[in-house]
Amino acid sequence: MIAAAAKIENLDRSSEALPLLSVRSLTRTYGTRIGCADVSFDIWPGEVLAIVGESGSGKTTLLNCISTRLEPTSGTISYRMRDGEMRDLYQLGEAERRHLLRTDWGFVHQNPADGLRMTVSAGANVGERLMAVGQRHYGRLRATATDWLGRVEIDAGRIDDQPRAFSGGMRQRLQIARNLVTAPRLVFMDEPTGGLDVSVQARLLDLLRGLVNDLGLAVIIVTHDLAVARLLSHRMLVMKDGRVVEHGLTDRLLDDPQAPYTQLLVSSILQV
Ligand SMILES: Nc1ncnc2c1ncn2[C@@H]1O[C@H](COP(=O)(O)OP(=O)(O)OP(=O)(O)O)[C@@H](O)[C@H]1O
Repeated sequence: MIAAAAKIENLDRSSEALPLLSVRSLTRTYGTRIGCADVSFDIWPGEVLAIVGESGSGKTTLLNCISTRLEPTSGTISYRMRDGEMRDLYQLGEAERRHLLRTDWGFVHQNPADGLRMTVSAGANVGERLMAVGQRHYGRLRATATDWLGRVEIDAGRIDDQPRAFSGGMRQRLQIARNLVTAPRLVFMDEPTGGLDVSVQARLLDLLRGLVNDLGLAVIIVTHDLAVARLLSHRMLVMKDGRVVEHGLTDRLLDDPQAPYTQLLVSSILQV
């Protein structure tokens, strides 16, 4: 097990260090139903934040609001752009927002088919993101795609195969390569190991942990699996009925949960 305190050592949380993303009083309702309510947190460069909670607790709603896929009902989300300026995400123009989504951010979906183009080759799936940041040279695109396939443990001989010919685990690894090839600063992950066999999950988690550390990525990962949160994240937000019931360093929170709901969640995994 990796201790969160050790993982967070390299993070610059000094007073001069500024957050990459700040969420304040974020609320999203669906009619009279609460999706998420009054959520506030910051995330720093290179930090992994896990959002955990049972089904219906508001994890997906929160992730979709932060990644500008779903408009909040109220509250603000600010992001530090590459020029250092903190901008309100919902005040960005459409072109700026699309540029962020295609270059500075990644989004790893639970179902790889939602994040891949299933009928173009694996190499093109990776190369396409590079073309979005202006790379055009075919030889270089192919060389980078080959390198990235290797990094996610896909045989270079499969570069011309379409992802529909890949296993679930390979598809997920390809989706990760497609997202990371542009060196994003922030990656959203929605249950990235959900729906995979346990042994495939373990291998993918190991790979993800290595890439996140090597690249110094900031990650916001939604999971209902506390073992995934323990392995990958520095900090955790625990949600229930759309609200944050506990927020803190992962190891502290899992070893000494304070909120009754977190105590219940932790004790339920200890019993299996
Ligand atoms: N499109 C929608 N219309 C109405 N209510 C919605 C909609 N999407 C989500 N909700 C409600 O918002 C609340 C939070 O749902 P959300 O999907 O964010 O939870 P979750 O923690 O991601 O659940 P799961 O782990 O099952 O995906 C739930 O009560 C849900 O019924």
